[in-house]
Amino acid sequence: RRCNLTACSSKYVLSQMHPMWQGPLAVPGGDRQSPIDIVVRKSVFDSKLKPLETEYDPQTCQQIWNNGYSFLVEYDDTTDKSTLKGGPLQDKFRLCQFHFHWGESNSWGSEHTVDRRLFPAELHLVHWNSDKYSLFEEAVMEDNGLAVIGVFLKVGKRHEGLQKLVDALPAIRHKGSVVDFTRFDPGCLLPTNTDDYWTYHGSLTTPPLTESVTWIVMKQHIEVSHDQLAVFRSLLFTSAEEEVQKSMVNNFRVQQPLRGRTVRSSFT
Ligand SMILES: CCc1c(F)c(F)c(S(N)(=O)=O)c(F)c1F
Ligand SMILES: [Zn+2]
Repeated sequence: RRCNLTACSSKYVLSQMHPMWQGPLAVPGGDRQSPIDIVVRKSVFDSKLKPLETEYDPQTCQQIWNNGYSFLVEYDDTTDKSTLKGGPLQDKFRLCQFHFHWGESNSWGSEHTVDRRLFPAELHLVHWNSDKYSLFEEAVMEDNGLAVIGVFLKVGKRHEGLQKLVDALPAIRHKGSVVDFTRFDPGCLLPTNTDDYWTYHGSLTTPPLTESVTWIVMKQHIEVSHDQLAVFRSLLFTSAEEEVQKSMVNNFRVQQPLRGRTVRSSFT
């Protein structure tokens, strides 16, 4: 089903939501939507941008589950044990989950692009502002509520740290499946260089698409093997009860208009 385009006022922008997501057609405000294409030569170097400071405690890792459009690894965010600060951020942010977006082939799958270059997949580490809010649900509604680190994945050598996660996927093939998943350090999924990144103000890329995200997109990608990525594609959008099983692929949103925003870079 294609999203039927309706006339929209300047206040609303139609988001070309992927047909599978029954999310809202138009998003209130809609002038800072994500993902975007990062045009490198139009990004502006900002010397005030600091290095990222991540402190992740593997003991806060709790479970891995299939929510019907990606798989999420969830962390205990009731204390400041796994945190992100520095970079473009003024406050301290708590890690609540990470997940991925990927394609049906290695030719596409990422949400952000760099000079229109697509990657086969993209990792998102989702954090919320625990200096200003007490729950993720509160923070997700506020301008400076969330900070998401985006890391591009390329197909190459096998990622040893990712394998523990890949091995858990067959147990959560269907929508709604949850299994315990502990002692996983998400820091092992970050590239070696976390000083070089682009940052801009955007939104969730899935419903409710709220415009509450400070995006931090890493310049350096990580490598995973073809076989590891193939296991992502063995997941299903559908629950065990549904007759027709649909493989979980192409769970990305299309790039959104920049609407005059500036993308800053922490490097020249
Ligand atoms: C509502 C939970 C949630 C997501 F499902 C999600 F996909 C993203 S995303 N792709 O923008 O990183 C979030 F930031 C997020 F907070
Ligand atoms: Zn995401």
